Amino acid sequence: MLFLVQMKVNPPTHLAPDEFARIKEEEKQRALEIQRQGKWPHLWRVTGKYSNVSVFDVDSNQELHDLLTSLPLFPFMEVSVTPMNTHPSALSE
Ligand SMILES: O=C(O)C[C@H]1C=CC(=O)O1
Repeated sequence: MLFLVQMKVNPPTHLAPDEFARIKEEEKQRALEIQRQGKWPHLWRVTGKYSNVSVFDVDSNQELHDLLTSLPLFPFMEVSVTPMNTHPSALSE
């Protein structure tokens, strides 16, 4: 199942900068792990914004929820999820 996921990061104001830097490094390692598992095939930075556009390839809504909530930055992100189907006019999936 493919999902378009958009994440907007709202950096916390109550954390010391080095603490937030540590969380961002943990986020990077977790993001790389999920990508290596083949569950996060696309991750793009939105130009000029602290947000991304991603595609997740998962087996269920629950798996997507579990992956997103496992991200260390999850408490500091607004996340939107759009389920996707194959388009009938698409040349390829
Ligand atoms: O920076 C972001 O877009 C938020 C998040 C998503 C992947 C990652 O490493 O951080």
